[in-house]
Amino acid sequence: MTQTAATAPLICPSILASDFSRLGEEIRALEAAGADWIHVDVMDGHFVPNLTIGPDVVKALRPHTSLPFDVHLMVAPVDNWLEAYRAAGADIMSVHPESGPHVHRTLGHIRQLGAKAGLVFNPATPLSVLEEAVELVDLVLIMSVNPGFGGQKFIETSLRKIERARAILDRAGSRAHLQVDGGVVAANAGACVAAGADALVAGSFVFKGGPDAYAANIQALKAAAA
Ligand SMILES: O=C(CO)[C@@H](O)[C@H](O)COP(=O)(O)O
Ligand SMILES: [Co+2]
Repeated sequence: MTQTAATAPLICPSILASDFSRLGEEIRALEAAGADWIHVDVMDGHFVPNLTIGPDVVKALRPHTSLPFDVHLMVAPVDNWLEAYRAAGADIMSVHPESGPHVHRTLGHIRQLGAKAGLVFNPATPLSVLEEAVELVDLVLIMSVNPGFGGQKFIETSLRKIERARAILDRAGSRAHLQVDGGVVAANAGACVAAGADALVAGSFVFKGGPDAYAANIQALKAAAA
């Protein structure tokens, strides 16, 4: 098993699981609880069967934290939205290869806008695209559920895919982050990190129990992965 990632993973709570009527407060609570990045799931009702957060909401949330906004764009076509999310305060913008015909150009565009560029792999999307674009990515996101909803069960075969992505990054000498998203809980966080991940997205797990439990939940993920 490859194990070159840092042992203390970045914890990236997905605000999809937050109380949308109190989003600003929720983000402040996550920062106080020790979150590293804020994961923002943008769903367009077309690429995935759900509709969530537009750039105006990201802009409204930006003053509530200094943590990086890690924006997961489940949008197709995505190109025309990049400038708006960047202007709204996105620090990382991650796109799926299926989000447009020219993902190489899209990744370059994200970097031109001054953001970090992420490439996202659905459970059935092969990693061959990463081999062709590895020099353009600052983050690789392995989906461990099919995107569109929070609260789904972790697909166990994702662990082998994390290992294979780690091997591609290491072989290329890439320092890109390797992130996992979907069904991440304390019981599988250690396996994700052992497989090579250095950033964990977690929605349901972080938000369960309400704001008083966020710090313990984040700490449980870190401890499980240590
Ligand atoms: O991108 C997605 C879903 O499409 C994720 O970021 C989920 O929102 C994570 O939620 P949990 O599976 O941790 O509840
Ligand atoms: Co996500």
